[in-house]
Amino acid sequence: MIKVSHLKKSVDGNKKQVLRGITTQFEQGEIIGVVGPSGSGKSTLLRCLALRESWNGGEYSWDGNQIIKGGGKGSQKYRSKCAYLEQNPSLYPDKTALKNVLIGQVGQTSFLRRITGMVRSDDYMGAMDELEKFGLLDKAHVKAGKLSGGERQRVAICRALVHGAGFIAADEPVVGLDPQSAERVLNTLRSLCSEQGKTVVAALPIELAERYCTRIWGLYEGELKLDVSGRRLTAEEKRSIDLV
Ligand SMILES: Nc1ncnc2c1ncn2[C@@H]1O[C@H](COP(=O)(O)OP(=O)(O)OP(=O)(O)O)[C@@H](O)[C@H]1O
Repeated sequence: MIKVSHLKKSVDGNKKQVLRGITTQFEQGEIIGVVGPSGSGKSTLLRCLALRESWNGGEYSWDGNQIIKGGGKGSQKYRSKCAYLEQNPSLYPDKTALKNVLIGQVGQTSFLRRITGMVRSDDYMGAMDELEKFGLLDKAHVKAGKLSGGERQRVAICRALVHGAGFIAADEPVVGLDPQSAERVLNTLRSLCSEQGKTVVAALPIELAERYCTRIWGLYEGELKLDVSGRRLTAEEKRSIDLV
């Protein structure tokens, strides 16, 4: 179980409080959609949960192991278990899909590995297996700069998994994708949760959160106002977070 208590995050030299004491808990295997108006703190929440930003206050624990106490960013050991997927995944455009998967993501894999590109042969096999599972085997040797948006997003997911991510925070992962590619990416994320026990928290438009997620969090002005499982939001709930 992942527990978040009183997560606080300020920016701009502590002048602006973006997250105002978020408390929640969730289980392995859940896929949670985060919805809320622009500026409500969705991206900041995802970056904090993925240990990509330092917390100004609060506690974070995974299966009873304390990762953050009173603020901070957690250790590299836990950072490597979290992946942060951006709208436009930052892949190396001149390196192949395979190489991108092997080298890993900034924040998740070591600096040395990224600059040297050092890999073991079992890493290579693991990466090829993972690319195959995502229907990307024929793209393994194509440069990332030549892939479509949906393929790039799936390479980024693959990269996260190869480097041991159990928890994936995805920030609007299907923005700009055509409906089929978006569906493929979201089905991929959903099956990672239901079949492999991974945990996903994704900022999504409300209709996609309702369709693909098992649970929805509604954020409003840095507070978790809604937490709904297994159903759509009512019109009243949508109004309460300014999403009508
Ligand atoms: N580094 C920063 N410096 C100053 N303000 C910031 C910083 N990061 C976030 N903010 C502000 O914090 C608020 C929340 O930002 P965040 O990007 O988390 O919101 P969001 O809900 O993801 O918005 P959107 O849906 O538009 O992407 C916004 O008002 C934003 O301008």
